[in-house]
Amino acid sequence: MRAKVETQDMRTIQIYDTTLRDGTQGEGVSLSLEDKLQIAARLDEIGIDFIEGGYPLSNPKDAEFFQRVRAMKFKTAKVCAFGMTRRKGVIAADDPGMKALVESHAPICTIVGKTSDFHVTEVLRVTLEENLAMIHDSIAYLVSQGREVFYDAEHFFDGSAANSDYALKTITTAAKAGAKMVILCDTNGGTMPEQIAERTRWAREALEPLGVQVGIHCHNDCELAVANSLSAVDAGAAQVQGTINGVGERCGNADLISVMANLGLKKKGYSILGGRGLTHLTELSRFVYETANLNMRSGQPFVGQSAFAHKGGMHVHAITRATSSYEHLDPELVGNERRILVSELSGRSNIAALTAKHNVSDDRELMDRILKQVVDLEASGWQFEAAGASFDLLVRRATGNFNSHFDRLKYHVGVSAANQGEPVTEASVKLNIRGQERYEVAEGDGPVNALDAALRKALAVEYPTLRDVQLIDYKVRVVNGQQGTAARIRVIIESADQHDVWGTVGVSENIIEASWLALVDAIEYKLCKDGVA
Ligand SMILES: CC(=O)SCCNC(=O)CCNC(=O)[C@H](O)C(C)(C)COP(=O)(O)OP(=O)(O)OC[C@H]1O[C@@H](n2cnc3c(N)ncnc32)[C@H](O)[C@@H]1OP(=O)(O)O
Ligand SMILES: CC(=O)C(=O)O
Repeated sequence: MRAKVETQDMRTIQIYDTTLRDGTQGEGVSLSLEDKLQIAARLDEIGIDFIEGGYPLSNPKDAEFFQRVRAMKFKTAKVCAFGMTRRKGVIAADDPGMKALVESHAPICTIVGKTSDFHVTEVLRVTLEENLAMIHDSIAYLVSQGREVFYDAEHFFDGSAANSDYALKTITTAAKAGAKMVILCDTNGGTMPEQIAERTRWAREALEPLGVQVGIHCHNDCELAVANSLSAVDAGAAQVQGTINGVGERCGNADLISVMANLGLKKKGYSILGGRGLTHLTELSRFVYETANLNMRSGQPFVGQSAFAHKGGMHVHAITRATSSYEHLDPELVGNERRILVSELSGRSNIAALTAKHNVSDDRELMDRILKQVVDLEASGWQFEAAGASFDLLVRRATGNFNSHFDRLKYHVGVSAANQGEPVTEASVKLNIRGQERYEVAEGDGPVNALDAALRKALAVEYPTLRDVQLIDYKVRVVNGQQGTAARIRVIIESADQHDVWGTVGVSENIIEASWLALVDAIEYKLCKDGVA
């Protein structure tokens, strides 16, 4: 699929990011001040229109964000500070939340107010009239202080289903008080796409005569936040609020990555991000995961590692003829890449695609032999999907292009613990390296760490580039556990140097031996890729 061509009759949709506010309301999501500033800079780089930096009344870190962000020069993004309507019974100018918003110096203040009569009387415990006054006074005060105001109509869809007259009064009050945009919030995330469309149209028609547009803010409790956001856009919403990777309160917010990819590449008639930025979506998604110290979702649409990964033999066969056969768009359009996986579900095409760099893909007999080896090994617990480096070595061995750089003579691993003390792990290895015997001992945090340290100590004199290698991940899984004590252990190790990350696998009934096999492959692969003879 080619990138969409911009035309004059396209409707521009504003993208409003609340990763730094609603995103941090997600369980396990916490960002330092520096993290927030760095994410804000990245959001601006891709062309996001609005960045909600936080809730200045809530905590000193958020208040400081607004002071620090003033020194940053953004290309497109405008910074928004979040707060709620004034408290009951106080005048807006005296309300601590209003003061915090004004002191944030943010050019835009986004304030949340109650739309649902149930929330007004049962949660806030004020009269319906007082809530309308709270909405009016707060917006009018912020406008009088020179701020642009976005009004988040909390529980808009539930509130307008229960009492549409009152819901309408709240949003028209906001519009008349000077709000630039009224954002319809599916706060509990329980609304269906057709209701979102119908209510958005209804609100848009009510606010249009007042010169105010509507936006949409959806939560993902029914796994519909992205679909609901798109549905609202079709019904006339001019702004979509959401977070990068969909982080946020409970099940999260609308994932802006998918919202932007769909609006920018799939749906017709919409323009976002000034027509740029989409090729950086994968990079942005991974940067946010990394900064927030969260695990990536491999199957995340558009930007996940598996979003364009092909495993089934029939799929790979078709992909080699026409990529569109099993891809809805070109991964490069969102900055992602196509991957071919190898496994027991592979056919000759997977092997041919993965061995292309070895220049052996025309050899059908060799392809079949490699495929059989993969299928047999996977039947006994090996797995090559996450161990591309072990597969590469398997191909080198099958094609006669592999000479080991060392041979094991023996290893030993011991763990000792004194009465009250921490256990101490020590490993020793004896290797034959190009005809010379070498024996080394090392301590480590655990058996695998000690074994890795001893192995690399023994090899580093002959192969100094191994000092650059780091073991970055270690996964253990029991396979064919039904065989009781004969259960096998599969170890997957991820290693890295300054340039690459690679995965290796080892399988044995013994966890140390399985780890050894994966460690040896990690080192052999590094030496092969560096061209060490
Ligand atoms: C839908 C959303 O995501 S809205 C954003 C939600 N985000 C957060 O809550 C994170 C940041 N929040 C905070 O740091 C704190 O909750 C604060 C600083 C805002 C308030 O803290 P506290 O004063 O200790 O109040 P607490 O959090 O216990 O309760 C909320 C108070 O705000 C009131 N309130 C809630 N919504 C509104 C509103 N829209 N307008 C005015 N008052 C409101 C409640 O009635 C309650 O006051 P009460 O105890 O006098 O009845
Ligand atoms: C404003 C907001 O975060 C919500 O209603 O979900």
